[in-house]
Amino acid sequence: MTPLPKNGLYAITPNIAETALLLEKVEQALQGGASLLQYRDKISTPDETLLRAQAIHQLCLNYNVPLIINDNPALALACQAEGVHLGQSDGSILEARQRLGKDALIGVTCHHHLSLALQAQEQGADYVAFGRFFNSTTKPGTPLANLKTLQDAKAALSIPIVAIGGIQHNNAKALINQGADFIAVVEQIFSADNISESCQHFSALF
Ligand SMILES: Cc1ncc(COP(=O)(O)OP(=O)(O)O)c(N)n1
Ligand SMILES: Cc1nc(C(=O)O)sc1CCOP(=O)(O)O
Ligand SMILES: [Mg+2]
Repeated sequence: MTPLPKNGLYAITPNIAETALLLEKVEQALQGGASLLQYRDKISTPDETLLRAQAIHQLCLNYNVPLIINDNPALALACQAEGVHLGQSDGSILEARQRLGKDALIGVTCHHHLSLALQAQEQGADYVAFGRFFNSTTKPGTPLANLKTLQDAKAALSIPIVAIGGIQHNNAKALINQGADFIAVVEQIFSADNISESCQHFSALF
């Protein structure tokens, strides 16, 4: 099991129909220094998703980067990923922990609610995610978080904090300064002409 790094860039995959292209882009993100990778895929069939998750996990192993599977503890188990990310409607931490074991990394979406984060920490989450901080084309319309959310979270929590939603090179530093241990990014990484370079810019902020 690859352990959770202390901080850094958390790259999250976009919906990409072609598997070879997805894998190519993931490898470029890993080459660029992403320190955590989430496989998030809202378009593929279960069979495709398993094959993709296995291939992405092999790439992550090559770069010593933990793989987190979005939404689906069963898939995380099947591809031997390091962990799973759970939204508020994606099942309980307890159930995921029972399925994946004590060493698995479990992350939880908390929107802008410190109370949800405290509860997640109490229930054994390994990180909590707050967002969205800015407009996001990947997932528009989710509740807005702000810098105060991060400040309050930093003071109250002992587990790592992830910031997500519309994060770009020019707005990420403020989130890190206010307490984000990881910045989670889809669009500005995976739509970049040069994915590795985009990741390097983010990673240099830590
Ligand atoms: C790191 C991180 N933070 C938040 C989310 C969003 O999770 P969720 O609310 O379950 O929404 P979907 O991603 O499933 O659409 C995330 N995936 N990763
Ligand atoms: C998957 C996801 N969850 C969010 C939340 O607010 O919980 S925002 C988001 C999308 C992040 O992608 P981008 O970097 O392209 O904005
Ligand atoms: Mg989800």
